[in-house]
Amino acid sequence: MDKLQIVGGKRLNGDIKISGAKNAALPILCAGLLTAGDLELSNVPRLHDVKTMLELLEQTGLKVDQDDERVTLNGSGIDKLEAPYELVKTMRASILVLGPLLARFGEAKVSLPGGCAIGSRPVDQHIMGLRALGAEISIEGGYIYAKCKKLKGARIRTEMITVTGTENLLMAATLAEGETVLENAAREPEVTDLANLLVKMGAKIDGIGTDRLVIQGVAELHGAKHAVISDRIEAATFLCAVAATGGDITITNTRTDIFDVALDKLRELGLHMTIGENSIRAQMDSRPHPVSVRTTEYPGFPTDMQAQFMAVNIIAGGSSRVTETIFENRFMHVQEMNRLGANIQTEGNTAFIKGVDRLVGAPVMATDLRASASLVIAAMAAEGTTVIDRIYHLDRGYDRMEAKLSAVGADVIRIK
Ligand SMILES: CC(=O)N[C@H]1[C@@H](OP(=O)(O)OP(=O)(O)OC[C@H]2O[C@@H](n3ccc(=O)[nH]c3=O)[C@H](O)[C@@H]2O)O[C@H](CO)[C@@H](O)[C@@H]1O
Ligand SMILES: C=C(OP(=O)(O)O)C(=O)O
Repeated sequence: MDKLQIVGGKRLNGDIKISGAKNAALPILCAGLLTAGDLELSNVPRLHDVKTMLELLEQTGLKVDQDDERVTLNGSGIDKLEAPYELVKTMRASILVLGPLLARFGEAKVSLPGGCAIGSRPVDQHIMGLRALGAEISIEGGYIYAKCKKLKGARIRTEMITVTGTENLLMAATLAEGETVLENAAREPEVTDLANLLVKMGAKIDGIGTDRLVIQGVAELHGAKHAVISDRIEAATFLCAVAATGGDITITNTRTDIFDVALDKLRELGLHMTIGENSIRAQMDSRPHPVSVRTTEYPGFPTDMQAQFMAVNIIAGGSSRVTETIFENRFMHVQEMNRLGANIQTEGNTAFIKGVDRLVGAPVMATDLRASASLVIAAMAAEGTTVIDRIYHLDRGYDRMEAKLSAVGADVIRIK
């Protein structure tokens, strides 16, 4: 199992190119199931999750041509309407094949994803919505069996805001008969990116970017070209890294209009930022100020940035609190940070942090994707050497993070 070895105390200097967003690329790849035409995608990040998704799609009969960050999909030969447990268990986003397969072929068998390190993460709202569109769904032997003659438009209001739930139902509704209204829809930029692609494919969607999506079903969708939106979570991770280590970096190939409250919070930490059209220059010369955050759905503070901000707060000059409202168990990084000398106590869904003067490197374990990223940041701010075990979590969602960090002066190596 690969590990990362990090020697802390190095300032970061230079440019980092941000990759395409994992959370946009995964649903967008699934949209390839909706058409017999070619879907030509660019800015697709080189991630383990993308590899898993392409494997999953290929075993349905979808044709995949990949050339680095360009992927072309062709769904004219799909003949296996199934997502097996072996692939789904490694990546929850596999559930996103359910809506498209059902809408286009009237049938799908998809393994239930199960929980993961950050929470139980049920998919009851995906199932509720597809049933409202007329699907017959049963669950047996750990699999969701779904079938329908033709999906029919409906008004659907999910009980909570769900990102992949919105995406699954949106994709399904594009090929349903008549009008579907999705209320309480997720407004994350990655949902918007998927919706924009679907429109290029011939879908009729109103209210993109709002919490009420109105879809007029069409008989079929055609191929399209699309560049995946830049990864705001990856960008914020590097901005947190420089806030923790000090230095002067410029992140490129980024979008600056989709950062919700994160940029304000980074400024509060003391990060000086110069915003360009597709870039952000970030300079940090002082100890970070403590910043409290509370995670909520977009445009609020994202749960996927919570751990990375905590990594900066642990060395800040004062106390802060971090409240997690989306997932019930997303503090697995706390104990590992405390092993590095942080002073964090949790009470329910809030972590109380007292900034410390120094962290000292130690062996730690990555437990999930963003927890891993937060440990990389903490390790870069610590004195001495930290070895992070189980970094396969990191590879799921970050495109060669150690290479990008080494190029700007961090001392990070992968140990095989
Ligand atoms: C591939 C992808 O895009 N992943 C993102 C997506 O995950 P994902 O789409 O799985 O997260 P959701 O938005 O669905 O989850 C939000 C909350 O709703 C609950 N819930 C959701 C669906 C459902 O049917 N029933 C239910 O109870 C979940 O357990 C969670 O507590 O959004 C999360 C919240 O921004 C991000 O952290 C993930 O990075
Ligand atoms: C929780 C995340 O991803 P996933 O939904 O793929 O587990 C994440 O990107 O932080």
